[in-house]
Amino acid sequence: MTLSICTAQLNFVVGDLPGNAQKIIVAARAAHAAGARLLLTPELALCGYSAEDLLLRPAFLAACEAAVQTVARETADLTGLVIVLGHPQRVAGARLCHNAASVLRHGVVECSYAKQALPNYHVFDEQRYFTPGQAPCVFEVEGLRIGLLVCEDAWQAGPAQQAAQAGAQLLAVINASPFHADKPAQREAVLRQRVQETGLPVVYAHMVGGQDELVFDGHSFALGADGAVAARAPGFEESLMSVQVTAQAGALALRGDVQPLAGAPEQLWRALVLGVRDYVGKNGFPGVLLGLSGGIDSALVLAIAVDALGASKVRTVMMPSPYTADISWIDARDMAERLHVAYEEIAIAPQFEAFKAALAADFAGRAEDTTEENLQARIRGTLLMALSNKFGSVVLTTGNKSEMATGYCTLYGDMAGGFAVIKDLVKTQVFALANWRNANDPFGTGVNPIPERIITRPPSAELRPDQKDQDSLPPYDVLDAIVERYMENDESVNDIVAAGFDPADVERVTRLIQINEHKRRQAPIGVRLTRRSFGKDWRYPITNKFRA
Ligand SMILES: Nc1ncnc2c1ncn2[C@@H]1O[C@H](COP(=O)(O)OP(=O)(O)OC[C@H]2O[C@@H]([n+]3cccc(C(=O)O)c3)[C@H](O)[C@@H]2O)[C@@H](O)[C@H]1O
Ligand SMILES: Nc1ncnc2c1ncn2[C@@H]1O[C@H](COP(=O)(O)OP(=O)(O)OP(=O)(O)O)[C@@H](O)[C@H]1O
Ligand SMILES: NC(=O)CC[C@H](N)C(=O)O
Repeated sequence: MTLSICTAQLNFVVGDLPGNAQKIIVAARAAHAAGARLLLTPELALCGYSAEDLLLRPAFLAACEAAVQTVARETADLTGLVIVLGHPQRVAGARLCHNAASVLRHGVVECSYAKQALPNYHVFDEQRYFTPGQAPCVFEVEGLRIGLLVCEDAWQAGPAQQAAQAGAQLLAVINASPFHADKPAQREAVLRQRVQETGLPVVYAHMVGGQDELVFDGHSFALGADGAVAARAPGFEESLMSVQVTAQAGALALRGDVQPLAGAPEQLWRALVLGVRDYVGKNGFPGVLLGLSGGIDSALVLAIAVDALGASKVRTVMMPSPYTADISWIDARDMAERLHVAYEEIAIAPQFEAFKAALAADFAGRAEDTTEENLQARIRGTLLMALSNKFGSVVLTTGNKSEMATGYCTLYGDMAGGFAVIKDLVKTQVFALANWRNANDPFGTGVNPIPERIITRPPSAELRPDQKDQDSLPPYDVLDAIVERYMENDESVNDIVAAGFDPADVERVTRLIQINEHKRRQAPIGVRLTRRSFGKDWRYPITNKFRA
């Protein structure tokens, strides 16, 4: 006996029930034509992940149920094909629904499994939306007994063992497992534990695509009963992965194409590109625009944007002030030429002088300080937002995680915009990725998009004469290490000092992180790349007297 299983690694749009249903129907037809007998869609494929508070709206749940019937009806003619469909399912008499996986055969819902383990940590809020199931679900395809699990179920031992005890011979897991660095390898390691505990092979179906701050990276896979990878789909793109399951001498053998996992920088790059492409595309923007300063942050964001959208959808604006160095102009122009993007210059000195004149009486007798620096950043923000309003393109902001952590950014200035592309990359990673991208060309837009001097010159906000970031902040390698320890690993000030950092640096950086929560609440969202980003997985009070 050989059974062909297909995983529908597809890019769904949250809330687009007709579009998602159609995608699943098209995939089912393709899988059937290729001989598959089981099609696994990802977790909540029908409504997208995560639909958040849409899941609390009765009209949304009713529309999801109607879409389940559409998929069933439109695939009823695919004789011999069983479809596992991820969708929210209303529960009679309850306020919350199930996170369900339904088995569709011959146009009807044969049975449904309700996810038992509802994650409520990091970016997940599933206990706000779902009521858990209690029972396993095992169904047969061509004589093979398949046990269903939904994502977090497989991160614990219980549900897989329950399915095994209910007679499953193979575990089918449907997932929405957001990307962060090293997550693809981590998933395979977690699922390998389930294989070792139960002795059952696994087919893991995952989604792909960007949804607000989350990126789903694909990389669907299958593990044999020995725990070895038997099939792996590519990352960051749609793919119908096929797994052949053969019964041999009482055991099941799994076979398929095994795509390699890319290295860490390439995964980050592809996540950033997919995050930008889907945010822009799914929200219907004609393109993007950004302020190009001749510095490293805007350079990296520009390179990501061009890989994501193509040069024709990217517009750059250099807005020099009296403090802008000549090399900033030269490098900004050079980069725009290398990438063939629209480039223009709008000087901000006249507006700066006009603002200062308007405030002159109020400010009489006071020295210039960050007030005047922020005015320049706000003039740039105003110009970019005016261009956005007139032409419809969304403004990409360029702040990195080190800056978002320490508040080294101006409210309504360089923070003004719609999508903060690199907000989860610390500055040292910004440099590392810039070097990586100069040496690699994953999307065929050319190597060396970033002029070398942009990478090698000391970072400066250029908001006053001879300003350097390191005048106000500790060196970036120190700053980033403290940010990662405090923010991503929950280490205390004492822990970090005990690890060998200068107490004054630790005190300063952690204090900046604490007092700048108000800025982060007003910042645009951006792609999540780490185990903890300044987004859904960082929920701190603004008004807060606790310090440690
Ligand atoms: N708890 C709270 N809740 C609500 N609002 C609060 C607040 N605390 C302060 N504020 C408000 O925030 C204001 C201060 O914030 P803001 O106006 O942004 O200004 P501020 O943080 O004082 O200055 C901006 C800093 O970012 C640096 N910067 C700017 C631009 C680009 C770059 C770069 O290199 O990328 C660096 C600049 O050198 C300066 O150190 C206060 O005047 C107050 O109105
Ligand atoms: N002269 C400029 N022309 C256009 N945009 C600018 C200019 N200066 C700053 N910006 C915008 O404001 C953002 C913050 O700039 P700033 O130079 O203050 O800090 P940065 O974090 O070092 O960024 P970068 O490395 O891109 O310069 C820039 O990334 C850019 O988008
Ligand atoms: N949707 C889920 O249940 C995801 C939870 C899981 N631990 C993951 O990130 O892969």
